[in-house]
Amino acid sequence: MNKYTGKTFQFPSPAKLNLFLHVVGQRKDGYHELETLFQFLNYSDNIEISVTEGTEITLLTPIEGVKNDDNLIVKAARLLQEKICLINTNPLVVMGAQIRVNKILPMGGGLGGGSSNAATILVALNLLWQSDFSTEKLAELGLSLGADVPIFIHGFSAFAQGVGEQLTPATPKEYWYLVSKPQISIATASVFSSPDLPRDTPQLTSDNFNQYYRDEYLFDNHKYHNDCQTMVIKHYDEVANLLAWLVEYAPSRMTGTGACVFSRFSSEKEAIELQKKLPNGIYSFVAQGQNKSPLISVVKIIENRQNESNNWLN
Ligand SMILES: C[C@](O)(CO)[C@H](O)COP(=O)(O)OP(=O)(O)OC[C@H]1O[C@@H](n2ccc(N)nc2=O)[C@H](O)[C@@H]1O
Ligand SMILES: Nc1ncnc2c1ncn2[C@@H]1O[C@H](COP(=O)(O)OP(=O)(O)OP(=O)(O)O)[C@@H](O)[C@H]1O
Repeated sequence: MNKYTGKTFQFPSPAKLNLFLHVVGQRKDGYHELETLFQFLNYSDNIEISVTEGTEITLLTPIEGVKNDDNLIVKAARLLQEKICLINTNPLVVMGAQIRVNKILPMGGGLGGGSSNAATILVALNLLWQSDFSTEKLAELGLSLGADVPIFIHGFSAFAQGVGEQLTPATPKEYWYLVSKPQISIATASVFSSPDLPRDTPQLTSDNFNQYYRDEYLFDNHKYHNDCQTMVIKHYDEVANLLAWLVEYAPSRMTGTGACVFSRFSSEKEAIELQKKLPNGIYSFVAQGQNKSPLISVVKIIENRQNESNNWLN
């Protein structure tokens, strides 16, 4: 009997920022080699999962414009099922789920919402279906769904290399951010396929990063920048204009392939003050950087609660 069957649980699926994003080369398969500094935000989608018997995966809250079969939530759940079947032939194994997602992260924003949803599903269902795969194995599965999935599975801020899967833990200061976005969304593939994307930023290496990174140097564009921003501001006036406006008030940069940009502050109050001044039609929220993903703490709490109630029954 699976101890979670018939129960419902809530899991956060946080946003990430790329505090900087350097494109340092391109692999033979077309994927770009990056060096980036990831930090989470305390701003998350919420995913509710009810564990059911059998193997049915039901997503009760479809996302507009995304077929359920293409939704990274469903794809991640099916991928985990496939891997469980390879090691377990017991037909009574519990691998069903009814899933609801409350999405607050904008799509095509560079906040990694889809990848984060996939990671939350892999981590949560690995617990609830008791499949017991290691974090490394889950990250390897996640990478086949998207380059940003592994960071959300590991759940610590990191300097990342490769396509974003080689992680060196990092602890950038947990500043407050105003995240803002013009009313456009930008497809990641279109940025990476553009001839205007710089692809030759010299490599920092992790030793170098560890030794020399300082939060106060982050917005010194000679040291750290976002190469995708160079391409995006050339092609999207909306992002160029928003950034030009923001930098008059606070250090600001694009995250991922856009279209969100973040502006850094020491306090929540200062971030909210600038939010009030934003030009009309700009989507925005204020959140704090977090070096630990809230997903990992929620998983630990559920695990501990369940162990305590088992001990009490025994
Ligand atoms: C821009 C970042 O968000 C930075 O963290 C990520 O590198 C993007 O990660 P992601 O959204 O999970 O991207 P994926 O779904 O893996 O890739 C989308 C498309 O972007 C291109 N792509 C992506 C990542 C990468 N390092 N090089 C690429 O060239 C590929 O054409 C790919 O088909
Ligand atoms: N659960 C999901 N949530 C969001 N997008 C999804 C999901 N499943 C599939 N997608 C598809 O993935 C695309 C990218 O969405 P996502 O929110 O990850 O963009 P992003 O924030 O720009 O990501 P990144 O920072 O990784 O480039 C969406 O436009 C959508 O078509």
